[in-house]
Amino acid sequence: MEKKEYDLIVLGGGAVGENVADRAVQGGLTAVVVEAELVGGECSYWACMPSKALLRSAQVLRAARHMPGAAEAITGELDVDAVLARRNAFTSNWDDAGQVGWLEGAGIDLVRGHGRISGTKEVTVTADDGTVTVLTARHAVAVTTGSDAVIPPIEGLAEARPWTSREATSIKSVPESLAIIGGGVVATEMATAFAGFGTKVTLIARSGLLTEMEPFAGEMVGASLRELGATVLTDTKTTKVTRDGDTVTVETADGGTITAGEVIVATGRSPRSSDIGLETVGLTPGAWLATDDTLQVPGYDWLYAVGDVTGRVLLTHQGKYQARAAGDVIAARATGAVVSDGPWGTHVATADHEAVPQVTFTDPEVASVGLTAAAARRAGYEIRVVDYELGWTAGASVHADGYTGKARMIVDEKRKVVLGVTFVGPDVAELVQAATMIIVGEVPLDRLWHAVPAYPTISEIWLRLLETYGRPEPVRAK
Ligand SMILES: Cc1cc2nc3c(=O)[nH]c(=O)nc-3n(C[C@H](O)[C@H](O)[C@H](O)COP(=O)(O)OP(=O)(O)OC[C@H]3O[C@@H](n4cnc5c(N)ncnc54)[C@H](O)[C@@H]3O)c2cc1C
Ligand SMILES: NC(=O)c1ccc[n+]([C@@H]2O[C@H](COP(=O)([O-])OP(=O)(O)OC[C@H]3O[C@@H](n4cnc5c(N)ncnc54)[C@H](O)[C@@H]3O)[C@@H](O)[C@H]2O)c1
Repeated sequence: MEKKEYDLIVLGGGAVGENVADRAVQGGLTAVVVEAELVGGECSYWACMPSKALLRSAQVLRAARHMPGAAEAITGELDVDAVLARRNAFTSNWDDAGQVGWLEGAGIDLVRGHGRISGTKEVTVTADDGTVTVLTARHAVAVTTGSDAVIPPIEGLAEARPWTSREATSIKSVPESLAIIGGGVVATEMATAFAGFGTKVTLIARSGLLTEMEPFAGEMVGASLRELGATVLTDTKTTKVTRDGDTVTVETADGGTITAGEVIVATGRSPRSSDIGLETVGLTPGAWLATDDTLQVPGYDWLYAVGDVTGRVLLTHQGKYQARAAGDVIAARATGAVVSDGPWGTHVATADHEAVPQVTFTDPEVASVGLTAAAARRAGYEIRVVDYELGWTAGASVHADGYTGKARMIVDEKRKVVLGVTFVGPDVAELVQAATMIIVGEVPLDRLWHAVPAYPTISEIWLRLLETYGRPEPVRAK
């Protein structure tokens, strides 16, 4: 058994863990990352990157098919093997040598194996070959173990060997038919990707699609999935799943039966915290690890949790944002530097609460940030909802013939600032950062009139939203 001591132990080497360690090292600490699988985690190998690579080629082809001049030049069909080869390049063929090299370059040590907290400031790592390493932290342990796909207790589902997002994003060939249980981000993105490959897709959602977003997002994505040839069943409860050889049968509460080659279960995530030794320090295994806004676990001045495992926001960019705050505050507290933990300070993840951007890479894309109308009302804001058709901007009409899209802006009527924005339409992903800046910066609406969008870009939507809201009358000086 080997023993080692570091200022910081990071348990889990996904995107979030890497960033916690990096910031702490930049702040003058020593750090080690413990990783059981691949350095880089879910996002690099089984989530964000491979899923976007699977989606992109068919999206480009569809856009070209709708563009006179380009459409005439298309002479063939989607080359699925080429798409899979490009996906393989994005995942480095599931080899983490590049990310290991990055850790080395950043001055971060790596211990491979399954880590478990074994007491205050202590993590015991068991490698695949049984080698045990006991790590002691001088200052902090950060838990960044991520999340797993949930397999809900639907009769027969677990036995039917369903695909989760892991199998779906790492496919080696494309199934002829596919059932997808779920109506959230993974379900709609995977339905779009596989429909693009020509797979016969049936999506089974127990309520609507993308129900956490503005209602028109799920409606537009559902309509477009149907146009892509998918069957979209909403308000449909899955009651039983059976596998017979190469066929999976999904039964629904309304008496329906769907048969397919494979079934994807995309019904949310659970924290990877059931086997990380939480019980040794009085915490509950299997639960989300609650934190304060500096990502510290309340009651434990040495323990931090960051990224998916906290359940705060299950997105890579937001986890990395938390990681920057956590790594910096661990270093600041360890070295006695000034700690800035008030709202929007250096060492807090304030944006997690009401300023989270997200892009769902369906076709149309859904790009949103901040609060929806429903969430703003729930939070007690007095709001005004401003809607505008994206297709009515000159930029959109040049971008694609028949461009269809919607934008919604939620205004806080008391402060006259923007609380939330949702765009649904082709290629709206890049619009969301401007909205994020406006929300985080709390830019007053009357000042926004001076942020002139270039003509003819889709960003002219900002001017149209402001015009729809109305320009405030100048107040006469007394
Ligand atoms: C299909 C899909 C697509 C997605 N697409 C996007 C997207 O486009 N954009 C976006 O922002 N987010 C996306 N997400 C969400 C994103 O993948 C997660 O938010 C992100 O990966 C979380 O990062 P993390 O570092 O917290 O966890 P992870 O990436 O899961 O990393 C945790 C690491 O800890 C390791 N680990 C766990 N337990 C132990 C242990 N006991 N000992 C040692 N190591 C351990 C794991 O092996 C893993 O490497 C997607 C998710 C899915 C499922
Ligand atoms: N582009 C992106 O940013 C992106 C892409 C994929 C995933 N993600 C992240 O990954 C996380 C996981 O995505 P997800 O789609 O699995 O979760 P989700 O929370 O977005 O959606 C879960 C879906 O499953 C349904 N569901 C839950 N329990 C069910 C049950 N017992 N039976 C039937 N349906 C059930 C819900 O109604 C919902 O439609 C999300 O939080 C998301 O933020 C992000």
